[in-house]
This record gives sequence, structure tokens and C-alpha cells, in this order.
Amino acid sequence: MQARGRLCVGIAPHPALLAAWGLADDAAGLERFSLTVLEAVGEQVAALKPQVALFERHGSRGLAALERLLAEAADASVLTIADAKRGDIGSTMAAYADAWLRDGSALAADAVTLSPYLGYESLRPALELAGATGRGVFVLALTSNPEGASVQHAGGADSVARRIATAAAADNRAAADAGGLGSVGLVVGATVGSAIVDLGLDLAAVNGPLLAPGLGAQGATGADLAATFGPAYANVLAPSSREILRAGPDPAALRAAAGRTLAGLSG
Ligand SMILES: O=c1ccn([C@@H]2O[C@H](COP(=O)(O)O)[C@@H](O)[C@H]2O)c(=O)[nH]1
Repeated sequence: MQARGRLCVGIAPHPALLAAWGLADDAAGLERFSLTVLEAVGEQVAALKPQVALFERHGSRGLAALERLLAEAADASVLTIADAKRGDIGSTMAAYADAWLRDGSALAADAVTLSPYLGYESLRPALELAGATGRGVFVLALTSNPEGASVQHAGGADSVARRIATAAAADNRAAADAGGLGSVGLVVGATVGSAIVDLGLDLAAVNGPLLAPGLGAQGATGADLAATFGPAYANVLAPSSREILRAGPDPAALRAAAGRTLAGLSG
């Protein structure tokens, strides 16, 4: 983010986008789509965020396309966030951690998104492996979809979202003391409006990167992002998928779309 700014481009090969790009809805289409985005904007943005579900829907061949994207991005020193939203009891969580965060794993990314619905502590194997391998996690706290509030706002002053933020801050404390950001980030949607303030979340105190989906296709703007995150805005990494991908497949058009989105993000 310091070197390239706060934009993260999502790699989301939806069937409609594949069709618009003149690609088949199959593994070869996914691979062409993904590598086109990597080549077009990889060096322009802070990170790429493949949406794992859109690869999984093609089974083993789709996952092979994701493996190739992750390997080529790593070779090109482009950071990747696997948007997989994994979460399970601890013993199974260790296997998810192994898949997404272990050196040498075919699916290793620089970070993975995690769901804390089985309890924040159930994520411990992934939190530990991320810390040990210089990777990161993004734990869902306040998601960008309107349905998320029914779970995440529950609990009033001691809301679920606030508990997640407090737990992440505790895990990042050593990094904060050393003057850096910790490896436990949060997902907090760009669309959450006043919820951060209403729920009393101190996101700056989390001292980790804040992945804020919702720009563009979900309606949030760069100005919304700065207003919504206030003092925590410095740590916000802003992903955008469909709005930028719609400009493809021409690489110059993809670069221009990413450049416009980045220009709309202050600071
Ligand atoms: O709260 C969340 C968590 C994850 N997402 C994911 O981000 C992208 C957003 O895509 P756009 O096309 O930019 O809307 C998508 O893959 C979601 O699964 C999210 O939107 N909200």
C-alpha cells in the first residue's frame, strides 16, 4: 500500500464477465481471464484478490487455474488475497491454514479471508501460520452485504463485530508495540455507513490492514470510504472487482479503469 496505493483488484470470473470478454465459461476461460488481469494491473495495484468460489465452480480444473494465477503472481511479486472465507473447528482449520498459508502449498496466497462464525479462537491455526510465514488473514467483522448486520451487530454495546475487532487488536499488539501493522486484518465493508461509530469499533486500534469491499458495483465511492473509516482510513485496502473487470479484456482499458478507481481514493 505504501508503494502502490490502497487499491486491490478483485479477480472475479463471473459467467457474465467471461461472456463479455469473449471467453468460455470453463477452466481455460478462467485462466485467460485471470492472467489477463494479472498482466494488465498486477504491478499497478497493492494486491489482487481472486474470488475462490468462482474457481471452485469449475472443480479441479478451476482450482488448477487458481493455482497457476497464484504462482504467476508470486513470480511477479504481486501480492494475492485468496477470498475463500474459510472457518471451521480448530483441527479442520489447521488443514485450511495449510492449504492457503503454508510455504510450498499449491494454493498458497499472501493472505486469506476467514469467517469467525465458529468463534474467533477456532481460527488460531491460521492466525499462527500466517504470523509464522509472513502472510496475513482478513477476518470478517462487518461485511458489505445488508444481511450481515443481523449477526454482526448482535449484542448491542458488546456486538459480535466489536468482539472480533477486539480479538484482532489483541493478536496484533506485538506488531503495534514494534511500530508496524500486525498480520490479522479485518474485512469491514465500504458500505457499512455509520455502523463503525454506532457499534463503537475502534478500527485504528486493530493495528491491522482493513479490507473494505463494496466500491463500485455495490455502490460505495472513494469519498464514502474515507468518511466511513475516519481515523482508521490509513489502514484501508480497497478492493474492487466487477466495476474494473467490466472494462476488459483490453489490458489498456483495464489499466485505465484501475487508474480511475485509484484516483478516486484519497490518500
Ligand atoms: O463483506 C464482503 C466480503 C467479501 N466480499 C467479496 O468482495 C468481492 C466484491 O466484488 P465487487 O464486484 O467489487 O462488488 C466479491 O468477491 C465478494 O465476494 C464482499 O463483497 N463483501
